[in-house]
Amino acid sequence: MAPPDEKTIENLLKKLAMGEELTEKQRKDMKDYKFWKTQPVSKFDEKIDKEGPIDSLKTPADIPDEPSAMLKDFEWVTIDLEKEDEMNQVHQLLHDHYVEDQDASFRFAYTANFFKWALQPPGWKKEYYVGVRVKATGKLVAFISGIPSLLRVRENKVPSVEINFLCIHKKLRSKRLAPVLIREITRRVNKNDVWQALFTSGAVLPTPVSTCRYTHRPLNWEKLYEVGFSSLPAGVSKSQMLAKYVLPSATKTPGLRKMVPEDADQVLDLYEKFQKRYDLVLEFTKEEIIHWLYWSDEQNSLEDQDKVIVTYVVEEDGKITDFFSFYILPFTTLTNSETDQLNVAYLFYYASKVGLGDSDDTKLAKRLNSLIGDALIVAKNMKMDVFNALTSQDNVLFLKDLKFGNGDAFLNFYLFNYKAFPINGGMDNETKELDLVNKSGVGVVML
Ligand SMILES: CCCCCCCCCCCCCC(=O)SCCNC(=O)CCNC(=O)[C@H](O)C(C)(C)COP(=O)(O)OP(=O)(O)OC[C@H]1O[C@@H](n2cnc3c(N)ncnc32)[C@H](O)[C@@H]1OP(=O)(O)O
Repeated sequence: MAPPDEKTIENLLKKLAMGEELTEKQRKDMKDYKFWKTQPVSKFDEKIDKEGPIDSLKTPADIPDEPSAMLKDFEWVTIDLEKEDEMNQVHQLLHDHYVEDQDASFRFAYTANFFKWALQPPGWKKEYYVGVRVKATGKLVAFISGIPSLLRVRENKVPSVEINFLCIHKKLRSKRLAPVLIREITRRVNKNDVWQALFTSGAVLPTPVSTCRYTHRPLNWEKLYEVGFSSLPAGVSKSQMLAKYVLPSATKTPGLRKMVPEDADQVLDLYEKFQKRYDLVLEFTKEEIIHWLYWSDEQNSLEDQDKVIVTYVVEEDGKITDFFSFYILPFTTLTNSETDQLNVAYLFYYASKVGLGDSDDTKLAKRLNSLIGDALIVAKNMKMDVFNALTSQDNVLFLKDLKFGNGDAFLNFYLFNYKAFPINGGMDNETKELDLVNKSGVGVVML
């Protein structure tokens, strides 16, 4: 069986990453952003004198009680994710329409479990799962979601929502439905007296507060090569490539073990201290830390490939000194008649006491190299094929040494109704290479 065209897969991966190559062409003139120019977001090249809300004059009483009119033949719906059939409808919509390759042969292998984890953290609100249905058939054709979060932008705490999973059925594209969905979720959030939001997108909109680059670390190079994700550089043999990416079978950090819920207080304390290194951060409660890093006993007892979130801590004399985590979101490739699953791990949060206080980056770089090196080994032993990471957090300190290769995709971070000075994304905005000097101020990891 011939491997699929490599270009197709490269393009697919960009879409899977929800990132796009950042070119000047993608950036329209401000006047051509017919929707976004009406929204409280910073203009491109706007001189920012002070960080803070853009529009702060409203109260929930100023906000309409009802949604705006929906297109004829369609209706608004609030999705009840507690109901299995409604969860399945969201699952189906995203499965079929979130990634747009022509023949639909490559897809994120989202699971209901992944959505439960991603969309139902402590404090989730039913009204933040907004859908559009065809009146006659009840078919779900559009979705957008929000989860409440407490954001910190530099020294300011900002009650916010994280917006994600905006998706419109392919047949309803380019009909200006996205702005209608965005306005509706804004209305619902505003009704709860929340006025700011964080979101990411590959699309270039006014105006990214930061842009990070995707990087990929092959774990199972042979499989990536077989499905066409990785190519063989000229003059290099397969065995040389295999040797390049070989990993030890056992982790090396003494005291490394799986996180258990009882670790939550110490992990939260370490997370909070470590995230002080960054400017764009999510503040978590203990319940949220358990949700995001451990989630539930059930998911921890699933087969490795069915797990959603994996967290390891390092314990020394009863004290947790470090932790790392990654989430798992596989995708399926339908090549001719065969179905392949690529198991993809995404670096999530980590922290080390080495990074606290006035420790210099040399020590931290060394520690993160062995810690995230162990994360690669854990992931490989769980049969992950590739490990993805952005240039956010302190990742530039270890990406090169651990053989992550630069991807072609970029991810833009946006704040809604909040002006902020730019935040480093761990890459040089001109050359797009890793920025080891300024590193990244982005602590938050968006799914
Ligand atoms: C206080 C609370 C606030 C809460 C809200 C905060 C804001 C949240 C914002 C949402 C965060 C989402 C985070 C994620 O989930 S990012 C993931 C987005 N989803 C996908 O990429 C899945 C596949 N694509 C689709 O389903 C559609 O192509 C989407 C739905 C993306 C656009 O549908 P369609 O292609 O049929 O377009 P249209 O004719 O309806 O509308 C065209 C207008 O929409 C603007 N557009 C296009 N893509 C995006 C995008 N990703 N974010 C924001 N705006 C976007 C575009 O510039 C244009 O406006 P303007 O250029 O004329 O101005």
